[in-house]
Amino acid sequence: MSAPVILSGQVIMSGRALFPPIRLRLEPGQWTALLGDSGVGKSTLLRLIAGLPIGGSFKGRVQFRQPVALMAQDPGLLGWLTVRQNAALGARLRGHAADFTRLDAILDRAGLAAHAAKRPAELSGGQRQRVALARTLMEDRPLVLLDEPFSALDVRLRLEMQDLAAELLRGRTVLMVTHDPAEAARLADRIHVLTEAGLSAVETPALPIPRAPSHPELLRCQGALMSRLIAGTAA
Ligand SMILES: Nc1ncnc2c1ncn2[C@@H]1O[C@H](COP(=O)(O)OP(=O)(O)OP(=O)(O)O)[C@@H](O)[C@H]1O
Repeated sequence: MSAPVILSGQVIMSGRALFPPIRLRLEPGQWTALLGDSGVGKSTLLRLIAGLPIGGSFKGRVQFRQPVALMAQDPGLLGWLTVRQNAALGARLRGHAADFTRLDAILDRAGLAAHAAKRPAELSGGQRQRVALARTLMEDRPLVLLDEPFSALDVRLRLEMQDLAAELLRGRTVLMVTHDPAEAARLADRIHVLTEAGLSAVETPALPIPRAPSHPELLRCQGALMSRLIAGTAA
């Protein structure tokens, strides 16, 4: 089993610390969900773990960083490529042939088979988000960072895409930023809430992932998480 990814330190934006020094530990092979107020610094943490620049400065370090696949909030699709070409972009950028059997199976599962030859401008927001998800699932990386990956999807599709991601990312170390307590309670082995006061953990249900959306244990976790989020820094 590989080592955990550990981010420790704090972020300074425009001369102000977003939060006190934190220690975020991603257990190998597990899903970690990160929730918190808008603007508190969640996407910035993903960028730091991915080794990307941030707008401010970071006083700290990221240990045991691994090859990473990042699905950012912005789908970042290339307008001149088709859905199929966008989903296969990672392999193409690395100069490899994509696994087209896997690609077409993922596009099918993501409900995109009928749109495979379309350009991004011809898609809805939710369809574009699913292309970005398909592209991320095509990457064969041990560490996967997902920034609100299902936020543009309707309830049914959201559950289906959660199931698909849980299945295809099994065994990977995943950090998912989300504003949806139900999503975190359904998918995560570990849940953290980030506020201006720092990072705190919320207990997760002892049930296999993905969890049934209406299971009482999941609803209990969801309720505890909502209370924590509503309390904010007062928690
Ligand atoms: N490039 C940048 N330059 C200056 N400030 C930035 C930059 N990027 C982000 N910030 C600021 O840093 C803070 C954290 O931003 P970040 O995107 O990490 O928040 P977030 O928790 O992911 O928010 P949301 O839930 O709204 O996506 C915000 O106050 C934002 O305005």
